[in-house]
Amino acid sequence: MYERRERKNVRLQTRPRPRPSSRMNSSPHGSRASVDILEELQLIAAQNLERLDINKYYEVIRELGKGTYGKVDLVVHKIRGTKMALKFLRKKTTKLKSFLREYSISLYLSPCPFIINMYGIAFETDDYYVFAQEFAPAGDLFDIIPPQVGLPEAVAKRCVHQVAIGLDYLHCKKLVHRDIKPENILIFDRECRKVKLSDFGMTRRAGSPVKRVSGTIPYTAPELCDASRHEGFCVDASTDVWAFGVLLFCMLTGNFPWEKAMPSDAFYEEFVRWQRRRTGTVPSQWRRFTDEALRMFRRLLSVEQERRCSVKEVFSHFNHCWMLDTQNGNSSSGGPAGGAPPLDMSSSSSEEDVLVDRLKHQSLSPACAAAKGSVMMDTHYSSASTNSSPSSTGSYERVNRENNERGGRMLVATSIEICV
Ligand SMILES: Nc1ncnc2c1ncn2[C@@H]1O[C@H](COP(=O)(O)OP(=O)(O)OP(=O)(O)O)[C@@H](O)[C@H]1O
Repeated sequence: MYERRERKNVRLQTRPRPRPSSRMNSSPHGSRASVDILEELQLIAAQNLERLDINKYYEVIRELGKGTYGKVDLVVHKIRGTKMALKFLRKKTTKLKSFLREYSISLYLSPCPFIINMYGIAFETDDYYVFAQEFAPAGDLFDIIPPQVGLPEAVAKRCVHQVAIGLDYLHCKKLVHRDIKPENILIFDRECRKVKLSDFGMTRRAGSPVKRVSGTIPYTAPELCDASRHEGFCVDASTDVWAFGVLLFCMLTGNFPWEKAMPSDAFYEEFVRWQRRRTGTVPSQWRRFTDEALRMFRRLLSVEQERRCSVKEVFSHFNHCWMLDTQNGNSSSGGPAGGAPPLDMSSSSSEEDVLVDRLKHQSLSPACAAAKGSVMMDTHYSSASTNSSPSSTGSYERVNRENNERGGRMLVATSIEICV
């Protein structure tokens, strides 16, 4: 069961915002500030949101995922025959503003080939707010990580490379994902040749004040786990970098490095002692990595938030081996992803203008999308594909803040399991 308790518990504090106008100014650097375009996209979506009967336009094939706040269904558009993933957010638990924010951010980020693409479709039913996304046929990354084994290094690198580009794109737009985990990385094939970042329900602008979240998951950065902090936080990209570092560990080992990044967690404490160079002994569960990989983890998982590197830094590590053992094809340096330079994914202000203009002139209704014959937003760049291979998870389990608090069945890396 998925649950995003944070949606319930965290509210952005209100502060004066510029009113969206029909023509927004460009920033001094030639690109419109995300604050402007996001407000504008939300406004347009709100004005165009129609109430409709889902069965009129869609045939539901099966459920793809479920959460406390709603579900994701695979559907076929009855007129066009197009397969789509419809994300349903229950009205009882989701404010219209939250829905519009998630929809607008998803749309705004969708030009990046490593972020899930959107159809220009959003509507409401009696019980749900709904928007349409492209369907990822292989599901999410969680399902292909073999428990206590991890993915072959080449596959993991291929995946990491794409996720890093997507995440960097988001950070360049001054947004922070805030829910990086395997369940939010959608895959199009089990070899991870095409991988996309998804679920922008928790995404906020960098610098936004948010209240402390109750509950932690293994991906939660230490500064967010600190229960003694009641004052709230400023949203910062460094928390995504931490989660990204934990994600890398999970992908390569099939285990969590710890249950929570708190002093009470022995695995975490052991890591911190090594990280802060209080001991030269590498913690047992980290001994399977090469020195180069450990250097990368030290930077991504810097306990001090301000010393954490940017997600881009991972690109400089692709040319090196990450795993000491050569089982599972782990000797590869990562195939096509290895050493590839980051792509420049920043979109220009004219591309953003096109996005806004198109939305203004397009109904969000599925009927309209069908009539126009439009499938994706045309502004989407062609999806670049990268390469390679994996399979399913277990010693490590899907987590959300609630089941982690309950103790759950989640396992963390133990020295017995992993010691080499
Ligand atoms: N476009 C898609 N194609 C295929 N599967 C999808 C798609 N979108 C979502 N899913 C599946 O549904 C699950 C839940 O989707 P999503 O993360 O968007 O919902 P959520 O309620 O916000 O979840 P969470 O609370 O875990 O963040 C995903 O983990 C994935 O398995």
